Amino acid sequence: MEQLPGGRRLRLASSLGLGQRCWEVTLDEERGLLAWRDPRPPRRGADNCFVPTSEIIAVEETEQNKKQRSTGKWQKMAKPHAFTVYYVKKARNHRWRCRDVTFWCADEYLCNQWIQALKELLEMQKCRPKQLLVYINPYGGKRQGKRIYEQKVAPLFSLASISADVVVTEHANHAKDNLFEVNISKYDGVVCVGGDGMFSEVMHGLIGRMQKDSGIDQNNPKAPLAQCNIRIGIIPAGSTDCVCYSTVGISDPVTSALHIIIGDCQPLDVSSVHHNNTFLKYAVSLLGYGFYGDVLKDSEKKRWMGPMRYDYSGFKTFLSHHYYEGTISFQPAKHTLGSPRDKDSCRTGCCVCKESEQQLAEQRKKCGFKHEEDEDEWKVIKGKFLAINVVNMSCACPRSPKGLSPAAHLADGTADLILVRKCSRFDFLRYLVRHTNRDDQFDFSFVDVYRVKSFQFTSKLSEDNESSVTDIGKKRFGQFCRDHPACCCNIANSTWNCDGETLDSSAIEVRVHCQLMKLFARGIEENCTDEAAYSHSSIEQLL
Ligand SMILES: Nc1ncnc2c1ncn2[C@@H]1O[C@H](COP(=O)(O)OP(=O)(O)OP(=O)(O)O)[C@@H](O)[C@H]1O
Repeated sequence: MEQLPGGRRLRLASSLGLGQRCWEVTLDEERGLLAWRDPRPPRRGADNCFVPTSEIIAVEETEQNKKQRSTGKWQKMAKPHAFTVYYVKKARNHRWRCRDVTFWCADEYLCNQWIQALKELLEMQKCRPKQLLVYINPYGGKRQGKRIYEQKVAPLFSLASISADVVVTEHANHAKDNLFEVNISKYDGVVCVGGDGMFSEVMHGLIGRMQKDSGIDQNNPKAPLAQCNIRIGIIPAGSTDCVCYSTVGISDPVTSALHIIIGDCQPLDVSSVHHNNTFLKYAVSLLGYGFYGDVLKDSEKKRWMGPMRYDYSGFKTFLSHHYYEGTISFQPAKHTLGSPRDKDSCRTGCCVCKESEQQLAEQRKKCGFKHEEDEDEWKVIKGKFLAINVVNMSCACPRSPKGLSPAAHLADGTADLILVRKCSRFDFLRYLVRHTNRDDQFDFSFVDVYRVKSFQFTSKLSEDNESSVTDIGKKRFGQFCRDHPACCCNIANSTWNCDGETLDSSAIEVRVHCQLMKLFARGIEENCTDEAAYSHSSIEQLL
């Protein structure tokens, strides 16, 4: 072990071969960095590089014969010894790739010393999973789930010495039911290969299992839920991969696999949805009534169209221009520092999420969970709405990279309630278009947005007494109007779109549970030019 001028410990420093030249290679344990530098006087564009040890995927001894055959570079050396380091290379737009670099030297002992030191450092990363349970939906998205896992993900898991028990689902709810039966303590994480629907299924299985094991009744809307500490990894392979996109910054199976391998952890808020003391569902992305509910309901009938069905149903629903009457009650979130109109978004290591979670924990310590629920004020809004959206995260996707609520936080114990009141078709179109450009989608007189911690909705129809004769008339009328897309009068009820699944009830009660679960992700990183960050001038300070 070498000592650096500042008293810093350097685990190893050697001159090793890389390609056809000798490089100064150092392993700085304290800073957690592996660096390699060309010792010749610095030239512009010289390839000086470093990799955080937390982003090293694996280290392997390299067979010299194999390399000799393929490159012929080592022919001059009688008996070279070599090792290969596989690491995360960050490319543009949050895309990660696995890259490798092979160092060689004549001294076998030195080579082994390097391999051992690097392996010891990897062993010390306790957050990395060793045993995973993987569920693959073979029918999600373009039906590529199995191929994506086998060709892109499994080889990386095996490189990182992760063993996986793989279940290819045979029917809907297979993964969810299975999660209630398996010996979950045996696994360091659960991975789902599919879209948002598949993620939702796995999440329901895990959260449900956790509540069952802790003796918590999910039907009680006020019960504090048991946190789910086993992380979920999402390998995107669906038609909609919004949860993956909003928590990683890209829908890319290799990037997601690498986040799983290095053991990233992103806490996530979850909303519970109840009706009349009956548990309906959990939601992590969108709860949408009106426009997004109607799009989903219509698209369900057109599954045969594949991912195209959302475009078709979206257009059709836009033309129908239905609005819905109802009453919304909500408790504003007072514990959080953020607001939905903030210019800053939730990013890796978000301090708004951290501080909000601490505030909530302190409040609960002081006053107790029940007090907080009962005492906080409720605001009530009645009106006619084209869309009511409650989002726990930005809901970004490739088509709308900033999402439905760009400043929503992943783990601050709140949801953003977006109310789009009755307006003209043209105004609604302007609102929708703003999701795809830089303009503020909340800057309209007919749009209101609130940051809330709980929320209730009752449609006018149920308020007016579900059993009355007039209701039956309205229901019929509603059906009539649904069949006439050009008619923009209000129909009886819309349907709630809960993370891409329909809910049976329009009257719902929603509560946000702060950081109820965890993902193998790190939130969206600030978009720096990562390649630059990993090379050139900054290396000078490190060596
Ligand atoms: N083997 C299976 N057969 C049929 N359905 C399944 C199977 N496995 C999972 N499912 C269900 O398929 C639904 C959709 O899956 P997934 O999200 O992976 O695909 P998707 O194409 O993105 O669908 P969506 O856009 O509706 O979310 C999920 O709700 C899941 O419960």
